[in-house]
Amino acid sequence: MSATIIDGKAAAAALRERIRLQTEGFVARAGRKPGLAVVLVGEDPASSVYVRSKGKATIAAGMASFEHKLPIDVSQDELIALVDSLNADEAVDGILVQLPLPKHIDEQAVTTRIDPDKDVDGFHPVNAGRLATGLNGFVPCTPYGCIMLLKEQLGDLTGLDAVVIGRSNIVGKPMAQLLLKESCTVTVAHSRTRDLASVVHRADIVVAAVGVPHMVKGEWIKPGATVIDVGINRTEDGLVGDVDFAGAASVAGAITPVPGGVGPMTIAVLLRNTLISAHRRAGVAYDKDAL
Ligand SMILES: Nc1nc2c(c(=O)[nH]1)N[C@@H](CN(C=O)c1ccc(C(=O)N[C@@H](CCC(=O)O)C(=O)O)cc1)CN2
Repeated sequence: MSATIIDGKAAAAALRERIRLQTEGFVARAGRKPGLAVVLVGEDPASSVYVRSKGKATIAAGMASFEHKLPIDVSQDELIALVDSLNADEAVDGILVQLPLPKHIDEQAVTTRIDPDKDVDGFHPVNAGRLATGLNGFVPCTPYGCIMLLKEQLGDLTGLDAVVIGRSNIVGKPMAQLLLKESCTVTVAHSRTRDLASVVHRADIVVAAVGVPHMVKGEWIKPGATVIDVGINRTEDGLVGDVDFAGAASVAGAITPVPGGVGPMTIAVLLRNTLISAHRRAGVAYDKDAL
């Protein structure tokens, strides 16, 4: 194994500490805590763990956490009524509805109901549009976490060839936009891409977000490339990513592990977005460079 293993846990802990310090400053100036409301529908074990972790991290950062747990059979109208009340609640700076939602609820109807200026997940079409056009909005947490790890590892990304595998609205597309913003040459590959191996082999940066265990093979990776594995797949062998880690680590320059890579950044960036929202809503300036 020759690659540097990118430590997402350490990067997330460092970001959370910077957030905690800026939160102290916000509380002193605004006279209130930034508030994050998280909505969980049902009792999916993984979602329950993530929501619990978000609540703990919010409180540890010095923010107010509002948890709303709804039964699995809650109606879409009831869920939307809760979102409306959170939109109107002055103590709430950020709203997040944990995904996935049960099949009888239309995810888009719910995420588009969230006030775009409280949409700390960055899933609302208004925020997707802001990202695509270079306006200030909220950027989805996982892709932003990937960019932070890449910049920490590589510094300036200008001119690098980047391949994003996956075209979802919540990871693949925003990831491609963020890489473009960093002046990378970006290719978005997907299930219909021809000769994926050779597309990946050209890339200085590979971001895998397909949800298929070990799909990206070590021999596809260009020697020295940086590999970011967004996959979190629960298999008989435990939690694995979308990349064949052992194979890729023997040729890559740097690679994120699963677990302990991108995952921990997701919650840290959620706190970052909440803190930014609180500053914007209170009209208080913040230190962009520390976040
Ligand atoms: N509304 C949202 N729903 C979901 C999001 C999201 O960003 N917003 N992302 C995922 C789940 N997620 C946060 O919600 C999340 C996933 C993974 C991790 C993480 O730290 N993973 C660890 C492994 C933990 C484990 O054992 O499962 C790691 O990779 O090291 C944090 C948050 C879907 N839903």
